[in-house]
Amino acid sequence: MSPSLVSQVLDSAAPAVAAPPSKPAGIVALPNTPTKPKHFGMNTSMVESKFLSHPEELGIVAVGFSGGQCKPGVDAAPSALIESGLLTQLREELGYKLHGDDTVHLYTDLVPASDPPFRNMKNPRAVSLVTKRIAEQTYAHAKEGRLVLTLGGDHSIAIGTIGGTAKAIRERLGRDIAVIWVDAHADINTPETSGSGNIHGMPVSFLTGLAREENEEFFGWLKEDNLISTKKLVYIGLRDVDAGEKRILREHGIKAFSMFDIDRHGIGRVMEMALGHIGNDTPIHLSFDVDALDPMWAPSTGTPVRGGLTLREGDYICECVHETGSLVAVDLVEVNPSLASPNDLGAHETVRAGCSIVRCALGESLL
Ligand SMILES: NC(=[NH2+])NCCC[C@H](N)C(=O)O
Ligand SMILES: [Mn+2]
Ligand SMILES: [Mn+2]
Repeated sequence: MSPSLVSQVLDSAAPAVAAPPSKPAGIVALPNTPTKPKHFGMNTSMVESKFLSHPEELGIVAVGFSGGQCKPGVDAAPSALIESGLLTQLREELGYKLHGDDTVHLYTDLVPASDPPFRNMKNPRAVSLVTKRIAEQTYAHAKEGRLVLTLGGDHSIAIGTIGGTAKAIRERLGRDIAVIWVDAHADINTPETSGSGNIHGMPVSFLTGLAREENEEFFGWLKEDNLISTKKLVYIGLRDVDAGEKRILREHGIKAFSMFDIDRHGIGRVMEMALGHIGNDTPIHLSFDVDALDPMWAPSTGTPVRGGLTLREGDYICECVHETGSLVAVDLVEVNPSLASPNDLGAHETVRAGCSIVRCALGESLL
């Protein structure tokens, strides 16, 4: 990769939460970015944003972090997505002005030398520190009224992305966000119900307060302001849910559309029901795990599960969410370009699918 394309730097200057609004540290505005107004972009659907003060501005958080699970390579996803032209497309074809896109954060300065398991969680200190930093980054963008795009990274990073937007939207608009979690997995294990100890299977339990820990070092930095309600959480695409997770979903009456529901009703009806549950007056954070797609479309991911969404169904979910005008943040996670056998096209296809998902969420229209 050419360093001019993506400068991978240590994240030593992350934006402080209290940074002045005009120019938070570490946020890079591209010089002379041509700004086509988004609503008139040739390829962009014309949707008024309900909750963004700068809907044409996109805050990019590129997270090269893999500590929420055990397979290396998912940290290389942001660079792969950027190299394949994603950010250029967002700028030139969809007309966004990008902020903070010049840096893939590796957070290596935050990873402690020793990080033994705690309450069955693997790499607990690293994941806690990194997600805390990510929360500061998404918070800074969302506080400015920008749409936030986070390129992961494994799904543990959603503790930071959602924790940051939830807080910023509460402060800016006095509203709670809803979360649409598109995934083969529910990622709602508590440290105690998890069989793997991998934190990428637990982010939703921390974000909803179902898992709690006072200690600052182990997600104790998550405060009420960072949390979301189980009533405003909707899953789409589930097909590999652990027994303990099923119990949690049932006990809390969490809205979930599995592949069964998609087969029964079709994706069109499922999206009507999912968005109906959220209501049209609620800011939405979309967290998209690429393993929601069938491995036929996205094979290069750490925990693939057969029987998933077609690429069109995934794109359609994103198009519908964009169409609401309520979108405030998007995550794309779990792309792992290194999980492809040599000289097969898996990694390329997965990156391509990821780019498509992001473009659809950000308003690319077909006609
Ligand atoms: N973000 C993901 N891909 N999560 C997969 C989680 C798999 C399993 N439920 C676990 O807790 O370990
Ligand atoms: Mn998953
Ligand atoms: Mn996931």
